[in-house]
Amino acid sequence: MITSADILKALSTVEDPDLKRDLVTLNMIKDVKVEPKKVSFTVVLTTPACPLKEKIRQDCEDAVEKVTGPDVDIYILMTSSVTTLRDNAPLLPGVKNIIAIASGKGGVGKSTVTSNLAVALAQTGAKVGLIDADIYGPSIPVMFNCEHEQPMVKQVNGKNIIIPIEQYNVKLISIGFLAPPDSAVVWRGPMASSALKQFFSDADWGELDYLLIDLPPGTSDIHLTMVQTVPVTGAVIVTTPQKVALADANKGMAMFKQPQINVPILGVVENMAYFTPEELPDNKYYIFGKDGGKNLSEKHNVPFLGQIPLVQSIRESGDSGLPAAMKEGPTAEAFKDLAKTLARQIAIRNAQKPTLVTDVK
Ligand SMILES: Nc1ncnc2c1ncn2[C@@H]1O[C@H](COP(=O)(O)OP(=O)(O)OP(=O)(O)O)[C@@H](O)[C@H]1O
Repeated sequence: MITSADILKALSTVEDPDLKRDLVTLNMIKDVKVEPKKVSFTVVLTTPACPLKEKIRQDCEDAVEKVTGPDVDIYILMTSSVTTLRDNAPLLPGVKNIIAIASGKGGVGKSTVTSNLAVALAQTGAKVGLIDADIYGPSIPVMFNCEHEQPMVKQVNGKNIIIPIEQYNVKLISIGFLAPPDSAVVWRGPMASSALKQFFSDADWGELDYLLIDLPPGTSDIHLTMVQTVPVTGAVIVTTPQKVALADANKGMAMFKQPQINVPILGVVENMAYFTPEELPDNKYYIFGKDGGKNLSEKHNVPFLGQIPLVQSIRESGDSGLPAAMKEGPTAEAFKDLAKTLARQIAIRNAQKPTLVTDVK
């Protein structure tokens, strides 16, 4: 007679190819049921759009069939729960992963990449939040077509709590909401830092799989405030391929490695990697140089997350407030692939620490 223990033993031979450990050790197998002529169980993947889903399912079926033989039906339910390392976070207890999006230079497309990553992650079924902390040019409200909106405030135990605006299934708060769009507010370091702290402590984020933070370009007080206020899962570096941008991206990466910051780098995104005319997508013109971001990631031995081409429609989508990832075609696909690769790197990162938590309540 086959038991649940036999099934778990069989599944402990199946490895998650990314996380390099077996599914039972990773706590990914739930609800094992053994009935006459039927075995069922659930596999809880670590990202909603796991590219290895089909392979893992097949490996599970093969492993279990070796124990049961061919006459037993095997039912496998594939679900997902984004992992976290934060089992004891006093601020933002419902937020599983905080991801900083940074660049060395301004204008390399950091906000464009952040907004598209946010909607592409949300499209996979993940719960996503976005804080626009770019004091020099808070462009997220325009990119999400909500620049004239104001987040509501509610009172909880006598405290004012900001309710993030929700657009395209992303909850967002921007430092731009604190000043009228046409005003020339000069954010002093302490003012900006206290605004960011408020976005963490006095906002109703609820449960999120990923909270993205669009940082100002370069290095600033904001970066320090962020790491001193919340545990950051990792940073994504956005760069364009030319030498002057790479030199600054290099500095940005060095900053995250400093002992007082110490945030792991999840990878590099190469934006404006090549120019492509919309009507001739196979024509690629490397106007800013080729593979600069890729080479940078190799130099620092961090993952390369992907290339985004320079395409007119990406700029138009940003200006019109409907991120390119929400449309169809190769440009949207590039952002969707980027989001999947990032989610995968976050899962890999989380699996490297022993205290993996699969659910936060
Ligand atoms: N891949 C791309 N193709 C076409 N246009 C792009 C692309 N990436 C960004 N842009 C455009 O370049 C401009 C600058 O982008 P964005 O505001 O995202 O940069 P940034 O790095 O966030 O700037 P900063 O942080 O200095 O405010 C925007 O008009 C945006 O639409």
